[in-house]
Amino acid sequence: MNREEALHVFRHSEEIVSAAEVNASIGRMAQAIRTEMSEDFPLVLSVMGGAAVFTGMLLPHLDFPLEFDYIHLTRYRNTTKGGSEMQWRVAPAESVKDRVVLVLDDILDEGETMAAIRDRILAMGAKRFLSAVLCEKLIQKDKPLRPDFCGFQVPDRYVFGCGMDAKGYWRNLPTIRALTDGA
Ligand SMILES: O=P(O)(O)OC[C@H]1O[C@H](OP(=O)(O)OP(=O)(O)O)[C@H](O)[C@@H]1O
Ligand code: HPA
Repeated sequence: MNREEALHVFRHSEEIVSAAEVNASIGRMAQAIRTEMSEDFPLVLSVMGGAAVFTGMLLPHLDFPLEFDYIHLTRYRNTTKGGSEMQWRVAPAESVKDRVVLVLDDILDEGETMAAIRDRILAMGAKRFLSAVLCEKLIQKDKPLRPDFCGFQVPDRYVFGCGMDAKGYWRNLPTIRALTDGA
């Protein structure tokens, strides 16, 4: 990884969602989450590292009692194709038992990552599982689950920014961009 490669990736991409649209969608999602679970004292789990930006933007809107923690698993590493092998780096803590659990992630693409998280959390005895993603990718394939809360949908292209990386770069962007040819 190096700076030149990061700039090459950026040059071969285009903005598809503005920072203002990202902010507005997170505000709307927070309202829906509040309506659904503000009485539940949920355990909110952020999926590192992609959900870091989304989590930081959403949590201050969730102005009701909750507990926060994180988990970490990865399937894409720094590539643009998901591998079948899911690697858990930080598994959910035992405290998920009997809790309403809300999992935050940046993107639901094929849904394999969120399905693996759901299965593990329910197997550990959670009372209820819900997911919130900043965006969902519209793809032709059937998905093992759909998100309970979603900021916006993105086309079937490799997207990055707002926590999502392209080849390991640009998680720090306030906008969402999509790779174009030649990246
Ligand atoms: O719906 P899916 O097709 O399973 O893909 C979605 C997952 O892929 C990305 O994670 P990645 O494995 O790239 O790890 P990262 O969060 O460290 O980027 C993203 O953050 C989601 O967790
Ligand atoms: O389009 C994507 N961009 C970034 N990370 C991802 N993880 C799955 N799909 C994507």
